[in-house]
Amino acid sequence: MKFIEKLSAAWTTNNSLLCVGLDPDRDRFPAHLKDQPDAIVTFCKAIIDATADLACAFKPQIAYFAALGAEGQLEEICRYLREHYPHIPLVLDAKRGDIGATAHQYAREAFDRYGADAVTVNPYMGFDSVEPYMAWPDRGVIVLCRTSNAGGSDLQFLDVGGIPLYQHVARLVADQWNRNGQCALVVGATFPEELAQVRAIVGDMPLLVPGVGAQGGDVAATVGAGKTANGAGMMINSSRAILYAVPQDGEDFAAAARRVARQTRDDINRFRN
Ligand SMILES: O=C(O)c1cc(=O)[nH]c(=O)n1[C@@H]1O[C@H](COP(=O)(O)O)[C@@H](O)[C@H]1O
Repeated sequence: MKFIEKLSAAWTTNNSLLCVGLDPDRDRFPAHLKDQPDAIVTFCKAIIDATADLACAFKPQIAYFAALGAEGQLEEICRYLREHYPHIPLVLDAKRGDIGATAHQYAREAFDRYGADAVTVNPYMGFDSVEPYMAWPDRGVIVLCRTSNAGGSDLQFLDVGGIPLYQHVARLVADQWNRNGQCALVVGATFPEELAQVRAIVGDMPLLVPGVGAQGGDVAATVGAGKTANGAGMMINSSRAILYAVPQDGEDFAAAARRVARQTRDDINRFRN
């Protein structure tokens, strides 16, 4: 099944546009997990099991694993997702960008090693740096467009022939790069006006929208600006706000994550129709 079809099915099955980000930071783990050798796997599996019926996607961020030499644990988590939740898209957040030959190796890493359904990529080096990922036609290629951080404006707002660069990227991907219907774009929830501009340019193309939760993006504004005509079209990512939710009334960390994930999913759904 193609990435876009899998994502559409997950939107419907779980009635959710919420993408649960897996950014495991040992320093923020519960005390009883911190010293375990496989703490990252234990933590992420618990989060996955607690939120899988509330999510349209899971998005592990590779730096949180690679920084600790924990790629083996990322492999195990990806295998767990594929085996236990094969209907939920696995988005590897790697933001890769390099010349074609190297990009091909990054694509093998994302799609063959980790078995990801989609990967985030950086468009700065142009089409021949993105094209190698398209040799996997059933996988998604999610291109950075208008990122959620303030510094994204440094380059993404530069005027290129009367429009800002991020709009040029949106047009380029929609009109030229998306030959196989496998592309999506990253647009931050922290910039709803730009999100609306991108939606107007790209039609129903899926958008990965990080920035609600810890980064403070407004859910109502995000959904209003980014939804498609059928009230979907987005993977709205939240990572830290879910992963490190503060337990209430004797909850454990996974129950707290579930509570915040459900609240976020439901908040999003209030503005979809
Ligand atoms: O590609 C991404 O996922 C991404 C793009 C972007 O513009 N901003 C952004 O925050 N992200 C990622 O989305 C996640 C946001 O995490 P929280 O701020 O904790 O919800 C992190 O894994 C970021 O690396």
